[in-house]
Amino acid sequence: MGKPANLYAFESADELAKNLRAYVLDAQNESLQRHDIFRVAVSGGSLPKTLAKALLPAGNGSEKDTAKFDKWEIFYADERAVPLDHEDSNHRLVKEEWLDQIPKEMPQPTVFPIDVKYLNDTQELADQYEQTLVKQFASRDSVKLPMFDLLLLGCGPDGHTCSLFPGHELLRETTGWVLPIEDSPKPPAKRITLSLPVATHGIKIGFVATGAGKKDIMRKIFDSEEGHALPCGLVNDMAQDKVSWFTDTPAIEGVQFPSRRGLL
Ligand SMILES: O=C(O)[C@H](O)[C@@H](O)[C@H](O)[C@H](O)COP(=O)(O)O
Repeated sequence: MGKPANLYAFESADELAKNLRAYVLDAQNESLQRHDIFRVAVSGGSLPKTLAKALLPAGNGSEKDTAKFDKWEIFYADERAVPLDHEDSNHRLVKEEWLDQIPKEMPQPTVFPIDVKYLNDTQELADQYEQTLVKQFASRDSVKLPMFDLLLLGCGPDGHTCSLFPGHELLRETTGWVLPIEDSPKPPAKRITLSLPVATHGIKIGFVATGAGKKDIMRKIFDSEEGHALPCGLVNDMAQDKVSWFTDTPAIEGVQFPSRRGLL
């Protein structure tokens, strides 16, 4: 057995944002050294707003503390099968809450939204997004699984992450990279999602889960047997200490699993 996931808890949204910034920019700097590019997968929910709070401030001007967005390639960990300007679109959310606020004079990231030509065929929508990954991560023949430099994920109150829901057959997928789902228990029903093997293959995986509304599911994920079968628990078990959870005090109330305060 390797080392377990890291669980960090912060007293305030400001503290969380400061630490998340350090974590993301460290991942960025390591990736740029490794291959001069930073490939990130992001989810929807409250995450884009938190990323804006963490990454939009100019920082202290040092090389280490600078977001080099022109080197970023941003993909979606999951996306709803809706137009890009639809209220349910994760791309719209990420753009409006975060990316559109990067000052125009700053270098901009490259973003890979879904191809809306295929909205009526969820399988094709997933296949096309997989092809986007194939192109960006070299050919499928030479790469068994795409390795994101960082995945930034949320955790639903039922323990879902990406659009991988508890007990869903998609959790058994072993080879596909991007999967269609047409019966998401949380609307909208039609979506695409990274598979569990891709979600757990990243170099680093960061979850953000805040607020008292998360405490029951956090206890289940970290302190119960059944938590290991939940999608978030599976990511923890499969990716172990590559996983770091950024939470606040209300979200981990009553959690026994050892958590640490502060990261810097
Ligand atoms: O598509 C979805 O179902 C949501 O985007 C979802 O996956 C979200 O990331 C989590 O429910 C966490 O939500 P919060 O970030 O709001 O806690």
